[in-house]
Amino acid sequence: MTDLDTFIARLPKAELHLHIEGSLEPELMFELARRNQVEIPYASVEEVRAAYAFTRLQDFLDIYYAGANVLRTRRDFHDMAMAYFDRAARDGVVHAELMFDPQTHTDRGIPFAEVIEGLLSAMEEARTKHGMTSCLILSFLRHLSEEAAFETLAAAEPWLDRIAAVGLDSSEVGHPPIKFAQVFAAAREKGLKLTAHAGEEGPPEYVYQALDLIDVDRIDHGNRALEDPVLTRRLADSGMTLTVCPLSNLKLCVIDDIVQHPIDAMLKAGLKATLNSDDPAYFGGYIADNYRAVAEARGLGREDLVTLARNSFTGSFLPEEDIARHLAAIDAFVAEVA
Ligand SMILES: Nc1ncnc2[nH]cnc12
Ligand SMILES: [Zn+2]
Repeated sequence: MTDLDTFIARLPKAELHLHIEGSLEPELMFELARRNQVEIPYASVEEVRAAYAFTRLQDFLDIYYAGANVLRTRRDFHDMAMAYFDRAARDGVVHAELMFDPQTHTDRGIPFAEVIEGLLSAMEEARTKHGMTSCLILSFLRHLSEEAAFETLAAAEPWLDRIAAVGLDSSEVGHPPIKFAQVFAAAREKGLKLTAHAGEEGPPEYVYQALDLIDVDRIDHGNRALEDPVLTRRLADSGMTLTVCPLSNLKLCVIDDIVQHPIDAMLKAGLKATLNSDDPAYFGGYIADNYRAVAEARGLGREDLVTLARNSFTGSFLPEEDIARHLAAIDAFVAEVA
């Protein structure tokens, strides 16, 4: 381990943009396929990994939804989430906000209860095993209808006190935030926080819609907001958190090379950027790999990394007193290594 690796692993951080289905590693995919007697179109773990060559978001989504087909029981969801928590704990994650896609499972006949109860039991275990807190973000699939999103929100009703927020993911282009304005308003009425993927592949206009028509609390990705200086200024002035995912951006060809990643431009523009792994099993790295990738490629100093970690707490859905406690832990860590 280099000094930088140790610094990053020990820096307390929150992960705010993580699709739990995107943490399903090929080894576990095979194990669950065997356990559930589900056919998968790959002969080996190596063959699965070789299939993870994407040129755009949709290439990835097709494989990601196919991979999720091995998830059948609450035990499967528990095991997948626990594998993520164990891995994230090694990267210094002390709080994780997990997105999950109920429609990917309920549309295959898996009851909502199986999905969420498996995740909740792993969250409980992560708290006792690692002292890691976590919360859930129910994400609507934007390639489906708003009516289907309303049905999903209704299915979540018995667990609403254990869901922090709703999100919007899947194929962005052609499915702008306005399509979901009413279901987001209904979620807000129920006391949920709101976040949406915007400006990953979609244009700055989709980021405006997420702000103006949905009134989001966070923007997931937001890269393409940088194309619009007025929007960039607005995001910076309002302190809007962006959950940025560098290795995802590279794998999905949002950027051609990691040396082109705009994370330092975002910080210079005053944007409240955070670093996250998105779908770590598919994009070649967990959160510490994302910190290291941009630190090396963009020459970020330790102060920048600390700023990004601080942003991960101030941009989280945690209560103020917990945020203050985590910021104090960062201060203590910085003082110790100074
Ligand atoms: N990066 C991403 N963009 C949109 N939808 C997703 N679902 C899982 N990962 C996603
Ligand atoms: Zn995402």
